[in-house]
Amino acid sequence: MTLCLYSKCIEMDTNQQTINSKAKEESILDILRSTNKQNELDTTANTLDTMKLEISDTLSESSSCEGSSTNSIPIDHSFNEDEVKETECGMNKESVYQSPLAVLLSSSESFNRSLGECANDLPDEQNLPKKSGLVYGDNHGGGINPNRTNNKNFESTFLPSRSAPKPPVEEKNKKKILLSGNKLSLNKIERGDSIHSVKTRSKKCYGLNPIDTKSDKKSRSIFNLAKRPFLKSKSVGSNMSSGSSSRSISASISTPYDAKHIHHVGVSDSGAYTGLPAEWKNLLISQGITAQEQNETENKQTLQNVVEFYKSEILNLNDKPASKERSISNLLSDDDETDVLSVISPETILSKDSVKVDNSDLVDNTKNADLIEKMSSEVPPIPKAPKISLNDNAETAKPRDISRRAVNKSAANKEFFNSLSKLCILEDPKRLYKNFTEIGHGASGAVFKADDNTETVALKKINIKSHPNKDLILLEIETMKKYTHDNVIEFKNAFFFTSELWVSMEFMDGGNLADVVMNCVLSNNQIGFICKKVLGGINFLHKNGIIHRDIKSDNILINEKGEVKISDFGFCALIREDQGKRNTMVGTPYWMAPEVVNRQNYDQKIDIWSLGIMIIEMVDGEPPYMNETPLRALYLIAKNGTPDFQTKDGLCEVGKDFMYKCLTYDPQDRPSADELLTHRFITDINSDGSIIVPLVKLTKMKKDQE
Ligand SMILES: Nc1ncnc2c1ncn2[C@@H]1O[C@H](COP(=O)(O)OP(=O)(O)OP(=O)(O)O)[C@@H](O)[C@H]1O
Repeated sequence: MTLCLYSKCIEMDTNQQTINSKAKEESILDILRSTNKQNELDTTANTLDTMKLEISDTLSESSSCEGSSTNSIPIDHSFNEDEVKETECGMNKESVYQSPLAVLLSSSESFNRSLGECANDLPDEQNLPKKSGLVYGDNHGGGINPNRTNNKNFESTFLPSRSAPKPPVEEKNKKKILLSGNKLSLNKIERGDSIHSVKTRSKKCYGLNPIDTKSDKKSRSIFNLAKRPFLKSKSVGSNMSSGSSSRSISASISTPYDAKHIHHVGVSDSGAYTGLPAEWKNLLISQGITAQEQNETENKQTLQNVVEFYKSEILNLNDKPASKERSISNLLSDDDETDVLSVISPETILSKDSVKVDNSDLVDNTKNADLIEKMSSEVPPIPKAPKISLNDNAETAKPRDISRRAVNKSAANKEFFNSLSKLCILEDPKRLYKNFTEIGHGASGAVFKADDNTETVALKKINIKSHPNKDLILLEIETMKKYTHDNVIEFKNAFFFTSELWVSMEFMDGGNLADVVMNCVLSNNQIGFICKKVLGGINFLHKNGIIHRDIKSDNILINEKGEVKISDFGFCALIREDQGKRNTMVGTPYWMAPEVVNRQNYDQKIDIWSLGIMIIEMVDGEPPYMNETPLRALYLIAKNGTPDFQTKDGLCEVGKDFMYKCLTYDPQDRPSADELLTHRFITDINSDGSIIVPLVKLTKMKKDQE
C-alpha cells in the first residue's frame, strides 16, 4: 500500500530540530481509518510512535540551530536553485512542506522525479498512457474527438509514467535513513549505522527527487516502514542483534549543519498553506488546481480522491489494484502475442480453403480446435529456474520460481485466442470488401467504410497488440453480437486474420452526434428525440446487465433515415446479479459520473449521468469543463456536483428538469433508465426520425466545407 501524507506531511522545523508530528500522525491515522486499513493502522501507529521517539530523541541532542515557531520557517531569499542543498538528515529544505497535491503526486515511486523536469518535458506521444478508458485523442480508451481538443493544456497534462531519474551521487552501499520531502526511507539500516544525507539537486526537484537506489524498486514512503516488522517491535535504545538480519534502527542522527531556510511555509488559521515555493504553485496551477482550491479544507478529501484517480488511472503511476476486470488474458505480453499471432496466421497453418465464410455460424469449431491446439503447443517453453552455484562464502540466494507466471501466460494465450477465434471468421475482410475509406479513428483503431456486392458496412480495425485490456475486446464483440436493438449499432461479423482483428457493423451515414452538436444548434424536440432514442438503447443494455460506461456524443451514431444508435462497446461491462456494483475506472473524464471520479462502487446509473452530460453537449456544443485540464475537470465534477448549461435558454424547463434528474449527484437518488422513460420530456416526443435529418444534412455540408 502506498500511503500519502496527505495534507499534513510531517513538518520538520530545522530550527528547533523537532519533528512536530503529533497532529500529523493523527492525519495519517485518519487516512488509514477512512480506508479501513485496520492492520496497517495499528502497524503505522506503532511505527510512528517508534519513529517519533527515535528521531526526536536524536534530534534533540543537537543544539546548533536557533529555535523558531513550528509553523514558521524563515525565508532565505538568497536561495540559489542550482546549489545542492542538503542537511545531515537528508532533508531537502525546500521539500519540508508539500501541498496535498504535490504529496499525492509524489507518492508513487515512478513519479518520484523532478517536478521541474516533468513540467519541462513534453510528453512523448508514444509514451502517452494507454490505459483503459482514460487516454485521450487517438490512443486507448474513451478517446476524445480530436476535433474537440480545444483544451489548450490538454497535451501537457499527460505526463507519461517514467522511470525515476538516476539518483543523485551518493556513497555506495551506505546504509541510511533518508528524509526527503515527505519521504522517509530506510535502506538496510544496521546496528551502529549513522544516518547520512543524500544530495538532492534542488533545482527543479522540490522534494520529489528519487531517494532510492537502483536496488529498491518499491515505494519507500514513510508508510512502507509500517510494514516492516523490525520497526514495529523496536524500542528506542534497545539492543539489537548484530548482523544483516538484525535490521535494527539503532542509528544515530547527526546534527544538521549549514542549515539554510529557503521557504517560509506556514498554515494559516483557515488551514490554508502559506508561502509555498513558487514552483510548487506553478505545478499545481499548471494542473489547473488553483491555490485557493488546494487549500479549501472542506475539499481536501475530494482533491485527494481526484488526484489519486488521476495519478493511478490517467498517469498510470500506481500499481494497479487487483481488478475484477484483469484476467489472465491481460497477462499477455507483446512478445507472447507476437508468438501466438504468428502461429495463428492462416497463411502458415491454414490453407485458404480451410476456412470458409459462413455468416450464419461464425465458428468452425473443428478447425478452431486444431488451431488452438497448434497455438498452445507453440507457446514458448516454460523457462527453468536459473541455476545458481553457491559457494560457502557467498551470500545464499534463493531462486524465485517464475514457472507459474509462464504457465499463466501460456494459459492466457490459449484462452484469449481460443475465445477470439470462436467469435471470428478467420478470413481477411479486405478480400471480402472493397472501396475502403477511413471514416473515423478511435482509441482502438481506425474505422473504415467499405462495401461488398450487397451492402455498405463500417469496419473497425481493433489493434489487439496495444489494447490495454484483452477482455474488453472479447466483451465488445460478444455484446454487439448478442444484443440487437433499434438503438444499438448492428453487429455483422468479426474477422481475425494475420493478427488483425476487424469488426464489421452497419454503416451509419450520418456520422456521430459529436459532429452534429459542434456544427448545429439543436431544438428542444430534436434534443428530446435523441434523448428518447439513446435512453431506449441504454435501458435495453441495462436490462441485459450491461453498463456501456462511455456514453458520449462521439459514440452516438445517426443516419439519414433519422436513426440514432449507441455504438462503441469497447468499455462496456457486465453486471452480474451476484456482483451488483463495479469499481474499475473507465470512461472519458468529462462525461464521468462523480461516483466514478470519487472511486466508489458504481452501477448502471453512471450511464444516466453521462446522458445528462450529453444533453449539455447538445445545448452548449461541448460538455462542462471542456476547457479545463482533465485533472481539474475531475476535481470540479467531484466538487461541484451537478453542472449547468452555459447557454441559459438552450432548453425548455421540462428538458432542464430531465437533464437535472440525469445529473443527480447521488446515484441512489438518480433515476434509472426505466424511470426516465416515463418523464414528460421523453413521453411528449411524437416526432419520427425526420426531425433530425436536417441536422445530419447541415453537419455534412459544414464538414464538406472544412
Ligand atoms: N458504424 C459506423 N458507421 C459510421 N461511422 C462509424 C461507425 N462506427 C464508428 N464510426 C466512426 O468512427 C469513430 C470511431 O469509432 P468508435 O468510437 O467505435 O472507435 P473507438 O476506437 O472505439 O473510439 P473511442 O473508444 O475513442 O470512442 C466514430 O466516432 C464514428 O465517427
